[in-house]
Amino acid sequence: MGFAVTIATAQILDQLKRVKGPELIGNIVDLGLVSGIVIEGDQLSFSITVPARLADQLEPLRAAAEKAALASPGVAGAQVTLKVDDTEETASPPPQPVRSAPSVSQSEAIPPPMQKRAPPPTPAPGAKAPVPGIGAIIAVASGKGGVGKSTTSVNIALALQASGLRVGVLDADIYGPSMPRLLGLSGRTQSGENRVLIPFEAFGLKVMSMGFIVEEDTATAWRGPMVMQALTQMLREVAWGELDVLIVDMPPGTGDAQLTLAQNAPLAGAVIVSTPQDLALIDARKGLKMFRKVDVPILGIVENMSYFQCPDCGGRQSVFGHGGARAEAERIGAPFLGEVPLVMAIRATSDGGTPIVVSDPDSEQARIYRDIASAMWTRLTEERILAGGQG
Ligand SMILES: Nc1ncnc2c1ncn2[C@@H]1O[C@H](COP(=O)(O)OP(=O)(O)OP(=O)(O)O)[C@@H](O)[C@H]1O
Repeated sequence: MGFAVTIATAQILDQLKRVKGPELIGNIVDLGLVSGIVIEGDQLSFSITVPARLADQLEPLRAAAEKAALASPGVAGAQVTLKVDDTEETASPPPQPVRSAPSVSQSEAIPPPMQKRAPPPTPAPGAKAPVPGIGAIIAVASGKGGVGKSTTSVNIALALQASGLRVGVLDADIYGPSMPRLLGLSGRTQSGENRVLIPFEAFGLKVMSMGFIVEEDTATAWRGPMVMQALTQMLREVAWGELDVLIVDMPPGTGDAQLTLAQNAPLAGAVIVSTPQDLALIDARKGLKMFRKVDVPILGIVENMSYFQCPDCGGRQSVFGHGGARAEAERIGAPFLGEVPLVMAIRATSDGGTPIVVSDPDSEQARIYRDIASAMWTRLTEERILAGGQG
């Protein structure tokens, strides 16, 4: 028995080495944080010692350790507890007050930029370098146009912002920028010191869009290298200040421009928006493949226009079929982040420049966007904790 347990423990520790430490340095095993391993049959329990000041933010770490433990051969159940280390020096900052959106981490909880993942096929030199001051860059993409990618991007951004994070939005849709309309902004961007562009601000978000740089239609004749140059400038030569997260509203589709962008921006993850129709889902699958090819983690799939909600009776109708994106997410092992109904209020508020998360924060739809943002953020945190786990 003793021999068998020793082998099992070694395998478990091997799995747990994939889990990064609370401050994303080293792993929980080598840092000596795992203790009290008990194996009873196929059930496992152990503790992870964590600093008191971070204790209330480390549920994703606990969950990641549980997931890793369950991947060990023969383990059917795992109970992992966080043990608070009270011996930590008192100079540490006190715990931050809890703000809204329960499982969305607070700005102070944002881990430092993710360790570099395996390099994509041919990134431009220096292209993947982190953008100073920005904690995480997340792409919101769709396989085809018109599925509500921009509407989803802006409402997710506002939901993250409402949870206390510092958020920016980069409208990377060179040919059809939507952010000026969605956020009720107009005008041209100004250059500050060293020709750095000054972002616009709306509802507390920092915003940059091609719509602030050139006249509509000017960019339509642009080809690959010019588009990439403009996008690089909008990403790196903007006075973003300190941001916890930058949401990039990608151009629709999965062509060369999208691939180059996915390959040439230091993305921490991608969210795919799809409607439930088969055709949209086929295109969404192409989007998923594209990000996987360049090693950008998929944070999840959102089904937009999932069902029609009757404004009078509240009844639901599945106009385009329903649940296809969830099934697709399950099929490929990507998280499913949520379903957004087809609701007149979403269209009207977006087109009116006051997205629903800010214009009607108590609505059911605003709650849905907050839940999606929260699930996405939790997934990002887990992804960072497990990052580099294969190596
Ligand atoms: N859940 C929804 N309910 C009602 N209308 C919606 C919903 N989502 C998006 N829309 C509307 O659908 C239209 C297209 O949405 P949006 O511009 O966000 O799509 P997109 O995928 O970004 O499009 P493009 O490919 O042009 O960039 C807009 O008029 C928007 O207001």
